[in-house]
Amino acid sequence: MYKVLVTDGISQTGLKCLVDHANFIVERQPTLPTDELKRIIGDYDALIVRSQTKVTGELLEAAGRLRVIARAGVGVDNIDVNAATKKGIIVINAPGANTIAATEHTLAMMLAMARKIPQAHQKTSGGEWDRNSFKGVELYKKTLGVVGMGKIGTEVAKRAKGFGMNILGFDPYLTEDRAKKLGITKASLDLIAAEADFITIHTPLTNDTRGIINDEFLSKTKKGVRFVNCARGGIIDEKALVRAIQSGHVAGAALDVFEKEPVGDPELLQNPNIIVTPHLGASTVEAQEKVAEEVSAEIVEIFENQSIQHAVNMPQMSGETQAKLQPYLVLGDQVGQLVIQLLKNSAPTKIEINYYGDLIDEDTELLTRTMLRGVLSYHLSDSVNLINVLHLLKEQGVSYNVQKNATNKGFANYLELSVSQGDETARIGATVLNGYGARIVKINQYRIDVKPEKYLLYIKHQDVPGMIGKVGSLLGDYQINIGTMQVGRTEVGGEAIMVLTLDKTLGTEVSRELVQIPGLDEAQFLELSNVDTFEAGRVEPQAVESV
Ligand SMILES: NC(=O)C1=CN([C@@H]2O[C@H](COP(=O)(O)OP(=O)(O)OC[C@H]3O[C@@H](n4cnc5c(N)ncnc54)[C@H](O)[C@@H]3O)[C@@H](O)[C@H]2O)C=CC1
Ligand SMILES: O=C(O)CCC(=O)C(=O)O
Repeated sequence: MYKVLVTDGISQTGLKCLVDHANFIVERQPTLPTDELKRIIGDYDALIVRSQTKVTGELLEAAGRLRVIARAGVGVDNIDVNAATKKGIIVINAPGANTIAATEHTLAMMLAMARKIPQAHQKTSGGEWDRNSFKGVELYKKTLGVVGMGKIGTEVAKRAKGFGMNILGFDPYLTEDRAKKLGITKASLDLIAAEADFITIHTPLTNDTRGIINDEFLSKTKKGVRFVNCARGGIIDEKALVRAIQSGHVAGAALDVFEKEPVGDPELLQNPNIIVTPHLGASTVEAQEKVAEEVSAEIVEIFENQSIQHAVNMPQMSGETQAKLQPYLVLGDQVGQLVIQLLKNSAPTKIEINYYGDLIDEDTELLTRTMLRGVLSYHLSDSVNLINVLHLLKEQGVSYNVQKNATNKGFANYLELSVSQGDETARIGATVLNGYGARIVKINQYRIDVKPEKYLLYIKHQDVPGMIGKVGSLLGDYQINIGTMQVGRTEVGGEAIMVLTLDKTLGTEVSRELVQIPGLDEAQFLELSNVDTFEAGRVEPQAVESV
């Protein structure tokens, strides 16, 4: 059973798939202070939060069995993602599930600010009938600068066009082509400052975006400009904004998010030209159900099927690419496990990965991590995963290098993994043969052709007659059945290798006896821990003609 802790008032309806699932126990708590959360977090496998709960590095120190942190929303700035990554904890979010809610809130805020609706409401509901103090401005024919043309920025731009606004969009990923299709102008920040009547922010809060709207930017804006921030506090420097409003240069601001939440700064809260909401951008029934549904479904997928869709601390790839890479992921993990055993289990100091053929056109980040995890898991077992593997390599002082090569080494696709410690290097080359599945095709300098199996025996010997028979009969004496046997050599009569797949494990006694055979220099039993787990992902023979 997996235990899931839910804090921050997540929609109960959206949690249905977890609550109804026989393998999950869901426990709800209100937003807890870090100390209290720290006391209980050790009991849980997954944690679901909105933006109030602060998932700090200190909290994660106490989270012994936590595997997933789910943000029921987009921004993960309340989660120490680095600390989670180091601990191998997957951080997922629900991108897109609250896009419409945040978009509509942005437009509501822009209109409310332009027509002074909150101020007018306050006075009217207080019994005054004041028709002179609240003359607003129209959006029609005004220029809107959208900083951050991602999901929300794009939806805001589309709707603002409906109001007859001219849109200037700024985003490093906005192409001329996409801007043209949206009917907007791709702009620089400076152009937005110079021309916009309204500016709305839709970037995440990052080191790059923190304080992007500061004194310097504000000094370049048009007199009378109005700001909307429904993204994150801190992107607009609040003190600079207040100064610009007090000086009369900026006409108003509509803020849903603040540098510190809950906000208490009277300069923001009591300014007649600033309207505020308490981080309500995603607070619609629909969005809250959807974010909770998405993260709940993904938690089930992660625990039940090891499938991750929206991790923010792992490479993302489409389902199609993942399906295409699946046989290589299986193989890569096996190659990683085998190569470290060939290095006689010494800890590596250097790892080289080379991709050839069709693989060079693929996004191989996940495959690289899979191989690296295979290598490190030999010594670090379950504490290494695809999330923390790069961090652990760095921590262990292991350098790694990945290269994509234009040649194809005689195979449609080919990968090679070398691990070294000092002068010792172990190398495995492998491929996935269309219609035949995965094959180890190179061990160190020797060419072979071995289908990876759970139990393997690697033998180094002199290339002399009778060697295969002697090995076979010794294994037979111990009732060890041989599945396949492959030999490889670089010259006749020189050094050679033999790789056997076995039906069961090999005792130390057999290994000892094997090396007593004259001309047999080394016998090493190799084991793949995950062949059964990964069996389903194998490419099985389809048709000989398709090779
Ligand atoms: N107020 C609320 O309740 C909500 C707030 N948000 C906030 O809105 C933000 C945007 O959400 P989405 O549109 O869903 O994310 P998104 O990831 O689709 O879009 C973010 C865009 O910002 C751009 N960007 C990053 N750095 C930039 C920079 N320095 N200058 C210009 N553009 C930059 C990115 O290229 C990307 O296109 C989230 O990060 C979150 O912080 C999201 C949902 C609800
Ligand atoms: O959970 C919430 O209400 C906040 C939503 C938000 O800010 C986000 O998704 O980034």
